[in-house]
Amino acid sequence: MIIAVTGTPGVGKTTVSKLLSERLGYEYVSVKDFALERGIGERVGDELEIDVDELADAMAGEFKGRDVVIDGHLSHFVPADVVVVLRAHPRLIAERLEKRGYPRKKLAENVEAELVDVILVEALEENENVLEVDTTGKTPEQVVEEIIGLIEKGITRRVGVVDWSGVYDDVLPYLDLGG
Ligand SMILES: Nc1ncnc2c1ncn2[C@@H]1O[C@H](COP(=O)(O)OP(=O)(O)OP(=O)(O)O)[C@@H](O)[C@H]1O
Repeated sequence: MIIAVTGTPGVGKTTVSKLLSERLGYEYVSVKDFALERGIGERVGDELEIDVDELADAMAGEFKGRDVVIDGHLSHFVPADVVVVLRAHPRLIAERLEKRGYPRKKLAENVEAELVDVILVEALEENENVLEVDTTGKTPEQVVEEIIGLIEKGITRRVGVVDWSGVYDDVLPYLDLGG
C-alpha cells in the first residue's frame, strides 16, 4: 500500500511519516530526497522546483506494489492508495516556521495556505481517498494511532475535520496583508 503524507510546511509530515512507517513496517521515502537522487527538479535559489508530473511518474514506477509511506508537501500528486493530509492550527505553523527562521513573507504564505486549506483542496483534486487529520493538541504518536485506526477500519475518505475560518484573528499578525 502506498500512503502519501502531505500538508503545509511545519505541520509534522516528516515526524508522522517516519513514525507511521515504523509502526506499519513500511518503507519511508521523502519526496525531496527521491527527487534529488533522481535528478528531478531544478534548484532555484535555495528551493527545489519539482515537476510534479515527472515526480508522479517516477514514484509510481518505483513504488507500485510496495508498502511505503511517502513524505512531502507534493506527495499528494503521486498515485497513492490513500493521501493523509495533516492539519494544524495556523498559529502552530507560524510558531514552528518562526523558530526555523523562515523569512516573514514565506512564513505568511504558509500560514495563509493552512488557513484556507490549500493542500487539502489540491489533494482532493488528485485523489478520492483523502484522510484529513488534525494534529492540534495531539502527540505524533496519537496522530499515528488515529491514521492506523482509520486505515484498519477501511476508511479511506474523511474530510472536513477542521475549519480555520474562526481563528483568522489569532494569526493576523503573521499574515502579509500588503499595504
Ligand atoms: N502531533 C504532532 N504531529 C507531528 N509533529 C508534531 C506534533 N506535535 C508537535 N510536532 C512537532 O512539529 C514539528 C514538525 O516538524 P516536521 O519536520 O515533522 O514537519 P514537516 O511538515 O515535515 O515540515 P517540512 O514540510 O518543512 O519538512 C516537529 O518539531 C514535531 O516534533
